[in-house]
Amino acid sequence: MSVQTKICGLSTPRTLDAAIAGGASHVGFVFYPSSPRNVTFERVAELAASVPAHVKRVGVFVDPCNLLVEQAVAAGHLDVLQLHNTTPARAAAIATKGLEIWGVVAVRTRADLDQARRWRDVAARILYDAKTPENTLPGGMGLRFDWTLLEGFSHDMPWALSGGLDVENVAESVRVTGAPLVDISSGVESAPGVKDMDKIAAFLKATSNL
Ligand SMILES: O=C(O)c1ccccc1NCC(=O)[C@H](O)[C@H](O)COP(=O)(O)O
Repeated sequence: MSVQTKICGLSTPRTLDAAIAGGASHVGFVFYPSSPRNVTFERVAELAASVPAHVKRVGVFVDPCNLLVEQAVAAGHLDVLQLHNTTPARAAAIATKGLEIWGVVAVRTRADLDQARRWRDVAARILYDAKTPENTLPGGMGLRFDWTLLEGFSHDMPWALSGGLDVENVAESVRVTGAPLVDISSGVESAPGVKDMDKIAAFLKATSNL
């Protein structure tokens, strides 16, 4: 089976269209005001309306309150909640019927991978992302972790790989880790928060061959 791809941090119709046309399986919208990729409810409603049913809409949150989740789900017709800096217990409390939860495990060392087990009863998928420095965004920083930590790792639930991926390194990342789904944000940008349609197309072409 080919590798699925999530293009994250989309905020304009043209770049969203590039992701869909290129074959993305998932598109991500960030609901976090400190992010250069943050989208308003009005903007996500406009974007979500042009996403076909076979492409899943992922809302990206950082330890969100119930109201933010409710409003984002309603505006963006979200299929998936991707939860950064959120405990599994909190995720269980905000889980909305019918929505997939992705638990984010921030990785720097082998010991960090043990966090995945805590998500077993709550999440449909684990997203392994690079651990970012304190007082920075918890994602979308273009940082990668040591992929060999996942080499031969026994996954007991669906998962995805994220952090510092780009058109040059994605094939190697999949070769090393065996990732079934890859997630990218800054690697398809020309500046923080500015998605580049050509880079999106090139990345999706690269993943379509894996
Ligand atoms: O992208 C953001 O600005 C962001 C802000 C706060 C929490 C998460 C965020 N992004 C999460 C993602 O899903 C990114 O795709 C992932 O971290 C990979 O980013 P990158 O290393 O830039 O490809």
